[in-house]
Amino acid sequence: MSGNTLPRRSIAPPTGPLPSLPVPKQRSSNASPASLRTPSSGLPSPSNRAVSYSNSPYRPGAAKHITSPSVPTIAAEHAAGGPAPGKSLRKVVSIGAFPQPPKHGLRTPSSPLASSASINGDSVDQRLSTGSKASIPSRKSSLKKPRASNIGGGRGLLSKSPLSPPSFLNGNGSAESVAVDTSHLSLPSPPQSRNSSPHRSRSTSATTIEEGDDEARGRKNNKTDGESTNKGNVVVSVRVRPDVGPKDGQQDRDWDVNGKRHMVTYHGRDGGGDYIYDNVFDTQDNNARVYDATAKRLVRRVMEGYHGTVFAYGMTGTGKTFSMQGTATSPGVIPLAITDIFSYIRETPYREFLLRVSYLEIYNEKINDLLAGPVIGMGGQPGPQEEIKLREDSKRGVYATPLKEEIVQSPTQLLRVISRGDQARRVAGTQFNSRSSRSHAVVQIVVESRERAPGPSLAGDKRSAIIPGGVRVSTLSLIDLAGSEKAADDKERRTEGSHINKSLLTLGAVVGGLAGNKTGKDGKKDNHLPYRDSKLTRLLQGALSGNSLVSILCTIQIGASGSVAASSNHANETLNTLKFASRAKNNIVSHAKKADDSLGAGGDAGSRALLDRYRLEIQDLKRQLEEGKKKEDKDEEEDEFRRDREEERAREQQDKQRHEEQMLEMQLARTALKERIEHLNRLILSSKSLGVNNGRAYSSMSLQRASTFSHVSDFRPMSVRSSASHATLEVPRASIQSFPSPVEGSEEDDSVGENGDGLASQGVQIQALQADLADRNRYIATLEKRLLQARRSSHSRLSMSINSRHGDSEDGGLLATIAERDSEISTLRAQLEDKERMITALTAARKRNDTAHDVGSDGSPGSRRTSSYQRSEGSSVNILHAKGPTSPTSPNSAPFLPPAPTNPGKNIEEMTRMLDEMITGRVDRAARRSSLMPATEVRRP
Ligand SMILES: Nc1ncnc2c1ncn2[C@@H]1O[C@H](COP(=O)(O)OP(=O)(O)OP(=O)(O)O)[C@@H](O)[C@H]1O
Repeated sequence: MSGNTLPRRSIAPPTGPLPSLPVPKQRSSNASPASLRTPSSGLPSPSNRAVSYSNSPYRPGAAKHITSPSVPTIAAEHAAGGPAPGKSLRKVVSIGAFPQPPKHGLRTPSSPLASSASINGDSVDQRLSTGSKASIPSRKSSLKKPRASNIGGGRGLLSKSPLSPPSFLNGNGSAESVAVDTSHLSLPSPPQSRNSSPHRSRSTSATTIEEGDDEARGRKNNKTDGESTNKGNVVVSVRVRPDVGPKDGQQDRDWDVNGKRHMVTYHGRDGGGDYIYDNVFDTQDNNARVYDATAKRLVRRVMEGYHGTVFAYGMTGTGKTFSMQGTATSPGVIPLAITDIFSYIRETPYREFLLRVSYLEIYNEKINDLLAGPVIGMGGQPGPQEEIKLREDSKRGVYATPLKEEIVQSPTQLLRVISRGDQARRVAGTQFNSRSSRSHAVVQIVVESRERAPGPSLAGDKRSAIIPGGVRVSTLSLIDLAGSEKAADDKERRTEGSHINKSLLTLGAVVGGLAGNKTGKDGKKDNHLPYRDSKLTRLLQGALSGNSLVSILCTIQIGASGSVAASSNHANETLNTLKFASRAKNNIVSHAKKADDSLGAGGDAGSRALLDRYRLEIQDLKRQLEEGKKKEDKDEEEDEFRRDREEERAREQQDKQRHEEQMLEMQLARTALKERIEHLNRLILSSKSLGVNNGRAYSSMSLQRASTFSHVSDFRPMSVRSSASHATLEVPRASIQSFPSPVEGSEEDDSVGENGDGLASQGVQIQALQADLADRNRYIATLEKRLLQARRSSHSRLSMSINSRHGDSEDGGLLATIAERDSEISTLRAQLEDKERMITALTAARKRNDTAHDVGSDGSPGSRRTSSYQRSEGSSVNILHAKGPTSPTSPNSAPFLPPAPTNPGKNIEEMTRMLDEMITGRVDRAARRSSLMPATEVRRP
């Protein structure tokens, strides 16, 4: 019935608390709890397998995924707190059966048991059991006299010494007691404490095994030392499930189970005989005892660096899952192994550990990742999981990939992860088991460890105290196989059953073939074992071929009622299981070696230990950090250098600009001064000329004055001259521009030439005035230019100073420069004024000179001058008429002359003043314009 399949993949993890122990499959047992035979034996009722989530704080996703780089490793120090005083529980653990690890500094022997095999295990066991034997209650023994068995394995064992089967669990090897402190475990103790096992000789928990039975189990008498050694690495146990139905007398008569002698005897016709194993657990043995005898030491060895595999094999419904997972009240191999793993970590403070766990199932020959969670496909629908394949490499052996691995740091976390996988595992109700496992389930715990430095580093950082040594990697595989079963009615169950049976057959074939593999016909090993015929055997290849310690727990049910065993051929099925167990015990030869501490340098990234990968990653990150820091420093240095250079360049630029401005200013100042000097030179020459002319004939003086008329002061001779001819005195009053142009005055030039009296013609005077004006204009333009430059430079410097870092000092410098320029301008103005005063003084001197001449002379020169003036005025009269007001004089008496001045000296002064004012006013205006007008609006006059 397909509806019975319970792929729990889609079930969301419970949000409530999880039980303290892993959850077994919930099964509605077909047996009534009331029908349990020995309620006081500690065996849980089937109903006890119901999962209780009530007390476990389950938080989905609490476990970290392997890809997380920052997962701290597990170490004893990491356990929260220490053991509370007085609360620690001492457990006596005998680990002598497994190969002993070498002490520090010693090499691992080639065979883990080679050294321990030489130790008299019996004496050790006796010593250990001295105290406990007394407390061992006598077990009900159903041992009958052994008889020859027709089963290969069983016969072989029986033919030798049935009382001394070898076992790595309690055989040779030094025993060792360790104190296990569980008080600070985050995993709560199972409600049914292993200490409380009522029927076995355990001094504390079920950790002290049946030392009294060791003699009977030794197999060394049968085998050579070497074989014995290797055989000790393989433990095969048989567990008998209690009947749930009424007692079947016939069955009871056919089978005898002697746990003490590790023997199952079948009295039937086919296959009858004694079957002896390393352990035989009768119906009264609980899970704790089963774990202690089958897996405890193996788990410890795994923690020490060996690979270990524990698997349960048997018919459907015989108790494989019950043994592996257990119940909340009776935890099975998996939760007890987890407890011991963390106990070991706490006991080993000198090493640090990292645990990662994966959980897969092989369902219908397909591998599913039980931890991957539901895959969301198109449209939010659950999609198919990525196909998981089996690969093999020399380092890791056969492994499934891609498989999610979760790093776990506490027992609770690990149990939660496994519980999550259990939820996803396929179970279904079958004819024989209401919650039958339809797949083989494999829990794999990878243990990585490496040695710590003796103490914390100086910095107090424990992590930095890690010796950069090798990492030891070992794997513990805990496998709950699906049970072999007969053809079911339902098609889906049939399909599942056929895959299960096929894989189990292959397993049987491989295990059977191992015998031939040991000793080939030609002395060579036959390597053609059908490992690849099923995913299960392929996955178990490493363990079966001897690379790991192996513990096989075969479950049987001999009581017929109420179960599959009730079927007619249940005896055959049970015998098949026993035969498989015997073959496994005889054929599997383990030469497991303790993993070396690999330095992790070799191999690809995937095959490296995670601790190594983390270490490399940390180193890489550290290197990157340092490189980044160096680069940052370098960049900073370069930036600083670039900034410095830019600042320097900017400073240079500023200096250059300032220098250019200064040069320009100096050039301007030079030009202005040069022009001024030229101008003054001209003035001086005029004065000199005036002086020279003073010594000459009076008639030529005017000419000389006129010829040197280049300045407004030179206009005075004309004024003097005009004093005789008043008509001409009004000429300059109109405007300086109203002087006739040289062209217009050409007549005057001619008249001067004609007169030949040495006086400057008006045209020459006008030219001289114009030249003087041009000089002044140039000078003004120069001043304006200078002012403009000063303003520009101050403006640019001001803007630069805003952007500059040293703005304050630059501002001060700029202001100082402006003030300097202003004072320079003031100085120039003062100089100009000086010069003006000089000119005025010269003009005044000349005026006095002229006046003196005018007063001291007779009328001839004056009349001559007047007539001449009148003549010359003939041409200028028109001009005056054209530009000035018409004179009201009579036409007879000098009709072109202006009215005679009442005070000719006053006229001269006025004219001089007017000219001075005009020039000064122009200079001032120009100065004002240049200071007020925007630079772009300054126009040259
Ligand atoms: N030793 C035992 N004591 C008490 N009950 C047991 C014991 N072994 C098995 N049972 C019960 O028998 C039933 C079947 O057991 P379980 O599911 O473990 O069998 P199985 O071998 O795993 O079967 P399958 O192969 O079909 O998964 C369960 O209800 C379980 O509780």
